[in-house]
Amino acid sequence: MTPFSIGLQVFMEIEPVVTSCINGYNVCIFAYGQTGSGKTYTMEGTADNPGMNLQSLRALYQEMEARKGLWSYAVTLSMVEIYNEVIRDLLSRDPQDKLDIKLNPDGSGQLHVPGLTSMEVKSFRHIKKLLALGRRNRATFCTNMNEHSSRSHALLTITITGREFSSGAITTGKLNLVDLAGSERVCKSGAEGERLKEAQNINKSLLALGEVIQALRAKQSHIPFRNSKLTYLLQDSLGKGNKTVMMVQVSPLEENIGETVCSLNFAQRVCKVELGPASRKIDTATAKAEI
Ligand SMILES: Nc1ncnc2c1ncn2[C@@H]1O[C@H](COP(=O)(O)OP(=O)(O)OP(=O)(O)O)[C@@H](O)[C@H]1O
Repeated sequence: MTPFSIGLQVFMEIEPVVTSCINGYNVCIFAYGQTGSGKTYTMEGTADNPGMNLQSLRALYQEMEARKGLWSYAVTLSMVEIYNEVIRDLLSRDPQDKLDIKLNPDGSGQLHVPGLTSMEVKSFRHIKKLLALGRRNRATFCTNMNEHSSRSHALLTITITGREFSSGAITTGKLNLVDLAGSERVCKSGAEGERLKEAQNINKSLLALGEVIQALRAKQSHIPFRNSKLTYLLQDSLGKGNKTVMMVQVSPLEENIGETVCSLNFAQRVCKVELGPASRKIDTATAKAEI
């Protein structure tokens, strides 16, 4: 079996969830695991073995193409990284700019990130260029900040707005593809100074993610999304009514058995979360008004 077919096989498991965002669902796919276990490899892949990001985008474009005569679609894409609890725009001319999360002033109750670059994407080829720009910006920043790129969370967000020609109905779906920073045991890695601060921030945000999962699992009325930038940013895709898939990467090395058990325990807790029926974001009011 070629590596490509392994990647494709993994993708086929999640493809129906991914493509459902065309129908107006919010979807979140995230890679979780200890440092060096293969999260970036899974999400980004390589030129010969494309990861979940590219496979997802290819599947989305194929599906939209198949519906060409019935629906029209607008696709926008944004890319951010969260490093030491600071959000950075990877598609900006100046990726060093810090961004924040605010309530949308349109009164919808939705969150938004003022100043975040959101690129309208015309084709799959255009997407490949944008992903390359995002990777480049991440790499540049990584060099400036002493090679920390794998110590940040990377979020690729695709928003798809569809309009059905016959009814005028409008759907809005969002796909978040998340490459989490790796968890690490500070005592084992011996991190100090800046590395220690990074590790503490990563562990803090992964802990916040765990707390959100725990609250969702227990069906608590208050879900602590605001405890970290990561969970706050993913609020509209992680909670009730959305579709979430976690992919866990584990190390094959015996010396990492402790971390592997931790990751698998976390996965077991995530498996028990019931988000309830997914809710479709479809606006038929426009359609009725036009009839
Ligand atoms: N399935 C795989 N096949 C071949 N190589 C792999 C595989 N998974 C990971 N690797 C290689 O292992 C190394 C570490 O992988 P990767 O950078 O994806 O880990 P990570 O979990 O993202 O780490 P970090 O948390 O530090 O960002 C890379 O060189 C990657 O190419």
